[in-house]
Amino acid sequence: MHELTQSFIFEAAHTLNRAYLADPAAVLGSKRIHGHSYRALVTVRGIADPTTGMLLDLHTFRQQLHTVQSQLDHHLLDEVADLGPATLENLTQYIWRQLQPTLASLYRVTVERVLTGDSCSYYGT
Ligand SMILES: Nc1nc2c(c(=O)[nH]1)N=C([C@H](O)[C@H](O)COP(=O)(O)OP(=O)(O)OP(=O)(O)O)CN2
Ligand SMILES: [Zn+2]
Repeated sequence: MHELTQSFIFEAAHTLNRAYLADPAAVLGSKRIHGHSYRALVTVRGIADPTTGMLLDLHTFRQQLHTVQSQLDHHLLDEVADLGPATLENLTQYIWRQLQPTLASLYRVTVERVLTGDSCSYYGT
């Protein structure tokens, strides 16, 4: 069994309404429009074709990721349809929904906030 992963970067802004936290500044900060640098890692899983030696051609894989990247990069995520609050959790599920119809062997979507070290993974269920 192989896992093949490709990643892409996107820079985007959002707001987030958070339940009251111990730190009111964090609540206020998230309500204001602010940005993050994100990295998405998409993994497909399966058995490589013995003839081609490939699970999926990387060019094809990258083309499909580019489509999703263009829906998120330099966007105000609050305006992205079908996303909901732009949490890491929702971003992983959004990317999964965009890719699943054409990536039969989709296994995992991870979204990281590069600078803060936060990361979330989604496995489709
Ligand atoms: N489970 C989640 N919690 C939070 C998310 C998320 O995606 N999933 N996102 C946020 C906000 O996007 C926030 O901008 C990032 O949180 P954080 O790095 O904690 O920043 P704070 O505003 O809390 O201030 P720091 O001083 O940097 O901690 C919040 N929660
Ligand atoms: Zn944020």
